[in-house]
Amino acid sequence: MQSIDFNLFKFNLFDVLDVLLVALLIYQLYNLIRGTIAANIFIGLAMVCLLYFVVRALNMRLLTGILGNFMNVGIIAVIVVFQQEIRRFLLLVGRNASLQRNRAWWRYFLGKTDVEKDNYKRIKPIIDACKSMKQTHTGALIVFVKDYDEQIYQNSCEVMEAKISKRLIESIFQKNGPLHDGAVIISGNKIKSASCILPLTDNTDLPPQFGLRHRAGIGVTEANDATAIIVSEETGEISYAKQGRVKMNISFAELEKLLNKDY
Ligand SMILES: Nc1ncnc2c1ncn2[C@@H]1O[C@H](COP(=O)(O)OP(=O)(O)OP(=O)(O)O)[C@@H](O)[C@H]1O
Repeated sequence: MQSIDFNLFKFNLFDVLDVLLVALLIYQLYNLIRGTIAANIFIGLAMVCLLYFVVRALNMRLLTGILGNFMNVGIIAVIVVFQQEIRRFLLLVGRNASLQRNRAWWRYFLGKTDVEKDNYKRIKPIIDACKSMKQTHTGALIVFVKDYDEQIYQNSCEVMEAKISKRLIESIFQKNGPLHDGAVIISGNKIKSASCILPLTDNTDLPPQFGLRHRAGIGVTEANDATAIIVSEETGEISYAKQGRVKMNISFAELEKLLNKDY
């Protein structure tokens, strides 16, 4: 009888750490692609891998050869197909490293409540503008970016560099105003630009009532470290997009919480 190799079951602290880190990585990747079109592509790729191992085990040489060639270029295919998700993942890692440090410092110097109070001052005019646009059914798309990349937004936007105020946001989105089409980009304490044309999401699982405004709001958060508020012209409903996913018909209390966390 064959003996069992008990060396297999020996593991040290670093093995445990290794497994935990891989689990964390997989969880983060899952969070990034959950509910997006990338999740379906991921399942497709996993099925092809599984099929490859099955046909190889069954010694089906022709299929093994074909799928084997596919597997050889697999890593390049994965990078090409998931370039947006990889970009978002790296942004997330980078942002968390710097943001956590910043928050910790600010809390240390100012105290938690002061930081939150200060943030509320920035958020209030935006929430007030949304309340008023909801009532009047004024369509709006407000995007928040952590790092404003001029090159991305310069070509398709009107540069503003203006102080955030309720009346300014409302007047930008006034239906007859020259800047009402497109999105407003906010970064830091400034309205950086208005009338921006953004990339549309190609997610096919969105509600049918979502038109171009919603698709642009979701699209910009797929490829960038950005979040977006969408006010529907048709219904007045407020939606909030982050990482390619959208929360529909949120309340103002919820909006305040989300902005406090993300902006
Ligand atoms: N690529 C884009 N980037 C930014 N804004 C866009 C883009 N495409 C369309 N928009 C904005 O969306 C408006 C059209 O919205 P549409 O009615 O298609 O959207 P919707 O998602 O159905 O929203 P609503 O509920 O407000 O009607 C345009 O007037 C323009 O302001």
